[in-house]
Amino acid sequence: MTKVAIFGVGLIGGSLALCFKGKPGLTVVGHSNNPKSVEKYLKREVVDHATTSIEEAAAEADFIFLCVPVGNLEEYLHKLSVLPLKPGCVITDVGSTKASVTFCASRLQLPGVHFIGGHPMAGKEKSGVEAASSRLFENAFYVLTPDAGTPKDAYDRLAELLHHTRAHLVKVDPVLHDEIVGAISHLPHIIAVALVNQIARYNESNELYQNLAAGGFRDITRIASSDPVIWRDILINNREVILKLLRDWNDEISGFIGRLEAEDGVGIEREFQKANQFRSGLPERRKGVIHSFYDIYVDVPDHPGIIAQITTLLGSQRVNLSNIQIIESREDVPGVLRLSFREEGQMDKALELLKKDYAVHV
Ligand SMILES: NC(=O)c1ccc[n+]([C@@H]2O[C@H](COP(=O)([O-])OP(=O)(O)OC[C@H]3O[C@@H](n4cnc5c(N)ncnc54)[C@H](O)[C@@H]3O)[C@@H](O)[C@H]2O)c1
Ligand SMILES: O=C(O)C(=O)C[C@]1(C(=O)O)C=C[C@@H](O)C=C1
Repeated sequence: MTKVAIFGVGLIGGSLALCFKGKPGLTVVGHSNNPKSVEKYLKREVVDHATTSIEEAAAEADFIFLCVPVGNLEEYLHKLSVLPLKPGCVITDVGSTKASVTFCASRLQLPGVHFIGGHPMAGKEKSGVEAASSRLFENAFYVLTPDAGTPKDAYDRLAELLHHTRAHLVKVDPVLHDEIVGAISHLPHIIAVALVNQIARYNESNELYQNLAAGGFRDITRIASSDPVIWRDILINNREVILKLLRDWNDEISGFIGRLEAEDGVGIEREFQKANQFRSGLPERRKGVIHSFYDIYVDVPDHPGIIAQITTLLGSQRVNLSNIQIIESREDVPGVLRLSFREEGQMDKALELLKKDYAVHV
């Protein structure tokens, strides 16, 4: 059995656990300092085993995924560096910054084991294992940061394991990663938060701000609801890069102030045209391009009324089903029902509802 240990089974760690759990030859162990979280991981069946002991989680692990906030990654690397790890073990992380953690790993003595930084470019504004999903990484890019000293075999083994995420792996230098991801992820999170807080201040004197806030405001501010601790750590860690980006952002905003002061309509039009052109050149939203439906499969006994029971249950909880198909139904043989959903959230809700009474597979 290949043992995968996951430290921090939250949104990202939990989603990875769901990608690996139940796959032939893999066993997944979750770690948390908190006994209540350990219970929760087991109850939600996200992992095969769970423990509060770092030693137990790491012992004989073939892969260790560090999925804790960026500010705790180095502490975990230090703790692991003094444990007797399995020779050849690959340690990786999922932190949103890569320069500091790869630098720390390169300075530590990790005899016989290999660190390869990682960062799946997929996420949500929600956190915790409750938000985890086996589909989170599908078609997303997954950055890995091997260096010249990384053995090919260690990289290949990690890449093979990560096939289960259905993400596209891409090798990036850690410092370059932080510059680029600072611009396309960290800066937008700051802008969203600043914008929401500005409007919240106006709203204190007139609730019409909140009431009239429509698509535009919602589109640009979804990520303002992201986890404060996760983002505190990311921003502090990547502060040098972000400070430069914020200065450039100030210049962008000053440009708009200048154009408005000068009533420069041509300039404003030009800015919108430039932005429109760049944005339409972005790759299609990757999630959902290949899978326009989210499917689940339910084993159903062959007796009358079963389909009605399932659709009534989903309907009563306002789960929006977009298609239903009986894949197999023979006398005395359990049938398989394929339920399709347009939205991942609807599929997750259906899974929760149905797994109490039926065997459900994704
Ligand atoms: N949220 C995203 O969209 C996203 C995307 C890609 C990568 N990441 C990175 O993934 C990592 C985890 O983020 P997440 O979104 O899954 O967050 P999360 O809050 O859902 O999960 C964090 C996990 O770490 C544990 N944890 C928190 N503080 C800890 C501490 N002091 N010591 C030990 N464990 C602790 C929590 O119990 C939880 O299991 C972060 O490094 C983040 O930068 C996040
Ligand atoms: O979709 C979201 O909610 C995200 O914030 C995901 C997102 C991003 O900014 O794109 C956030 C942090 C990550 O490290 C990677 C992805």
